[in-house]
Amino acid sequence: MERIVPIGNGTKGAARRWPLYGSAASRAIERQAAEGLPPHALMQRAGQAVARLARAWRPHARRVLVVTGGGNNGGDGWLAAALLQRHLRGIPGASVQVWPLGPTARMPDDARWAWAEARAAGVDVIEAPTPPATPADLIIDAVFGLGLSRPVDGPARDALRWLHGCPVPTLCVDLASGLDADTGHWWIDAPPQPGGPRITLSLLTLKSGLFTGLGRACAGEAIWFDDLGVAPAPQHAPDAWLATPSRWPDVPALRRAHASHKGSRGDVVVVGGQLPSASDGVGMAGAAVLAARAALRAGAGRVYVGLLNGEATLPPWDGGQPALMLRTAQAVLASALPEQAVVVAGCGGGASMAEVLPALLARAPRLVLDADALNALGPAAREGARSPAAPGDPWALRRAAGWRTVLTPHPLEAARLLGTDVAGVQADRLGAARALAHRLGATIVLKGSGTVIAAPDGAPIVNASGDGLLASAGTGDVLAGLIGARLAHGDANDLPAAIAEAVAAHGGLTQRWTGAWPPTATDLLD
Ligand SMILES: NC(=O)C1=CN([C@@H]2O[C@H](COP(=O)(O)OP(=O)(O)OC[C@H]3O[C@@H](n4cnc5c(N)ncnc54)[C@H](OP(=O)(O)O)[C@@H]3O)[C@@H](O)[C@H]2O)[C@@H](O)CC1
Ligand SMILES: Nc1ncnc2c1ncn2[C@@H]1O[C@H](COP(=O)(O)OP(=O)(O)O)[C@@H](O)[C@H]1O
Repeated sequence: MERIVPIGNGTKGAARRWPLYGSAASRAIERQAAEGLPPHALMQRAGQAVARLARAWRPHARRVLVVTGGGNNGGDGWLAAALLQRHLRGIPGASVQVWPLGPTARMPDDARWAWAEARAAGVDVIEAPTPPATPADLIIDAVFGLGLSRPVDGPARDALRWLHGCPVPTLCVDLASGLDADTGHWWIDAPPQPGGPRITLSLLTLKSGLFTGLGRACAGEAIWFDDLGVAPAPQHAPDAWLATPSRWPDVPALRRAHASHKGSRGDVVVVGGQLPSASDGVGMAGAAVLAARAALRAGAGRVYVGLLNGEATLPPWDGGQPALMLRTAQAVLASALPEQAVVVAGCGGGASMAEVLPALLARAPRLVLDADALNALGPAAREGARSPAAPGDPWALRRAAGWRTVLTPHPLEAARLLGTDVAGVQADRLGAARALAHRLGATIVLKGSGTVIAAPDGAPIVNASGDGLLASAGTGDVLAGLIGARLAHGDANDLPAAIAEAVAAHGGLTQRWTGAWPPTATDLLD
């Protein structure tokens, strides 16, 4: 058994590249494993793992409540109840209660066997918890796991709402009940608001839905994994990969590179940051400066900022980071920077972005498109889906030239590009990122909890670092700058993997934050 998140020094196998599977692949792996094992062996291992983690997490818990569903997730719960009952037997005040939510009459074979084990062990089966409000020292949530793929309503929904809001420490078996294993979609109408501490133990496989969408919000403070002694065969291709903790930017390697100079670290130019002198009077130069500062902080050799509509009011320098080279976007376009540097376009670009975007698409072999560059794409990106491509289609030209295009949309920007809404994107983030990657022949970084990095080929990568502290204005600009710096460093043959390093490093910025106040985007770069 290993802790997967939070990622920390003590995490065993932290540098492993974990495969993630959806429900179909998990079931195929389960079927194949079960064929080579004695009856009920997998469920026995699953129940043992649950009971072991329960005891390790809450060693002093005396009153345990196990809430079970009518499938094999419930079966895991029944067996854990049996094992905990045996462990606690004879201890004054100890009790193990099971609250079955699903009908026990129609349980699958494995679960029926586990139910019989629990009854033989003498667990107390209850109809519903009775007040007072804290019915136990520990709850085990074994209602739904892989088997949930439709909305929950009626009494089951009411019970799950109670379960999620309960202040008692809760161990979720496989998945928090209500969460979709494939997508991280939440199948209960009210949003998840866990009332007390909780952790999740994923069994047999790590499910993609644990790490993106509402997965992390529901899973609790830690996600553990027990493979039940099963190694998936090679024919079971992962649906996604969990990003490994980032070692980038590799400061010791930069230190060792005695023969290097600023040119060998690569150049980044940020084009964006509309100044208030624009015709609509909207100024967002700070966003471009943030991206540029992030690129410089991450070790890019030289960083330029091309500000939009800056003829009248271009500031002479950035007082916080004077090493940045400020100029107008027009001056950038008049130079060879679009061809030679990594171009990060769009941060704070406003409506003016549309004026420079065609030139950047046509000229920049390494292009990161963020924020207003994405908004300016809209219909042009949909054109990119056309087959055969229209003459002069910049997307077709970029693909033919083998140029690198990275798009970093948040869910609303992705929804605009896909012609859907935020709920549609969030309901299947892996699918949305893959769809955009295929359409444009580009690498997509779909931001949010569990950022998804998807290329036209291969399984997407899901980032596990970062947390709610990143949900503040400007952190996306910081990410765009970090991706720019990562691409400028070279050695990015595996583009999605290189981008995943930058995304993981970005999330890591909050993990090292110890301040009593939440950080601003600028604080993250200190
Ligand atoms: N077999 C083994 O050895 C191993 C099994 N493992 C464990 O098995 C889990 C998968 O078990 P599973 O396939 O039985 O699915 P599960 O999550 O229990 O859900 C099915 C139940 O939920 C019900 N239900 C569904 N939706 C509903 C809704 N909206 N509203 C109401 N009810 C709804 C559904 O009812 P029905 O649709 O039939 O009416 C059925 O009763 C997996 O996550 C892992 O924990 C692992 O430990 C490995 C070893
Ligand atoms: N809960 C979270 N966990 C991990 N990353 C998060 C979380 N919330 C926000 N982020 C990250 O913060 C950044 C926000 O970017 P974005 O929405 O573009 O903001 P802005 O445009 O203001 O810079 C993204 O990189 C996103 O992935």
